[in-house]
Amino acid sequence: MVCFRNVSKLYPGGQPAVENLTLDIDRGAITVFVGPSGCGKTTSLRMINRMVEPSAGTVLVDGTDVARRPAAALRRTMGYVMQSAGLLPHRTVLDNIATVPRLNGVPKAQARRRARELLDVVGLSGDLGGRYPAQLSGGQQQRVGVARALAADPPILLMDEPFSAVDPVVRAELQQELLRLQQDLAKTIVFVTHDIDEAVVLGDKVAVFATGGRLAQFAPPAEILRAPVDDFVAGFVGRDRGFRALGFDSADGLVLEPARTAAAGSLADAAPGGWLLVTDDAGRPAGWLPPGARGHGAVVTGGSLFVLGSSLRQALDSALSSPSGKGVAVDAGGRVAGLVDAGTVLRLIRADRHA
Ligand SMILES: Nc1ncnc2c1ncn2[C@@H]1O[C@H](COP(=O)(O)OP(=O)(O)OP(=O)(O)O)[C@@H](O)[C@H]1O
Repeated sequence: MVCFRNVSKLYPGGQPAVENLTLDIDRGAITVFVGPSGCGKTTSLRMINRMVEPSAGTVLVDGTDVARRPAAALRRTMGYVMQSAGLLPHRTVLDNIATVPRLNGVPKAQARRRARELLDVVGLSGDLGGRYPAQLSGGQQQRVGVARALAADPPILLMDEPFSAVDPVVRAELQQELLRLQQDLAKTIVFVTHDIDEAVVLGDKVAVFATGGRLAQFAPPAEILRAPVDDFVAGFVGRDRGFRALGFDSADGLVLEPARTAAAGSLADAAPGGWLLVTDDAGRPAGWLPPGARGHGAVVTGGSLFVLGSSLRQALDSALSSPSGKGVAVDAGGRVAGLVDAGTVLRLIRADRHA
């Protein structure tokens, strides 16, 4: 879909911003460009829509050299989302979203109707449509930015650090929202970030750029975590990469232990013994009663939950973070499904490695 062929970029009087980049971006997938500041990620992204022209080499979209297509027409086939959302301050949210369809000749009423639908798609209430960008939070502005980029239904979305100006909680929400959207839309997305964790969460494939505009590694995120090609990538990926790589391992083979549970209302009568898992009326975990303790006041909470069907990372984390030493597995409805032992997880990892 998008191919870089021996592409270099040298800005006047500078070091190479991008050096001999050859890369194929898969259709319908999220490709993340990641790397330290100044390594040529934005320059590479902008060569796709001709905001920057290469000094050498070719960028192809669907087999056609982008240099042979008029820049304005090319850009209308690609949504573009940037860090500051880039909304027009004197236009309402709806009119911001409708901008490109209007440029493409879509009648006003129709463009606004579509803009209203898109607000819903990106998880915003329709009431916000009449507001101006300054009347929105940073996270809401970014969602409007995504809606605007989707408005003309372009096959390609270019996203340049779109979530880096918002706080970590909103950022994680926006990431999950993008993944959810992508399941329905299957756009070809090129996403720039300097955050390796964001790259690993979002990318079907991750391109790690090194200083000097050199592509150091291009691979699925699990491979980047497990097998960084050199010291630069290993250093950039950072600590805990072995643990983080477990996020890509299925926990389906994990055998759960049965949980000894007691409903929160019956704690006064609970039989003493080992740790007792306390549940609410719906069977959801509510905390642990330590051995020998009695009554509600003694319940300790904490510990992450392992949702069935998720990864070995979540399974191991639930065990390691649990007050009792046993992680709590829950079904999709949040009800207790069993307990997870760290040793069991490690044995499964070992067995998988030797399989
Ligand atoms: N318009 C320009 N004129 C001259 N040099 C530029 C221009 N734009 C970028 N550069 C230089 O090219 C190099 C790559 O910049 P680029 O913005 O592509 O990097 P980046 O990886 O996206 O960085 P960041 O994460 O900081 O945004 C940098 O050294 C930068 O200073």
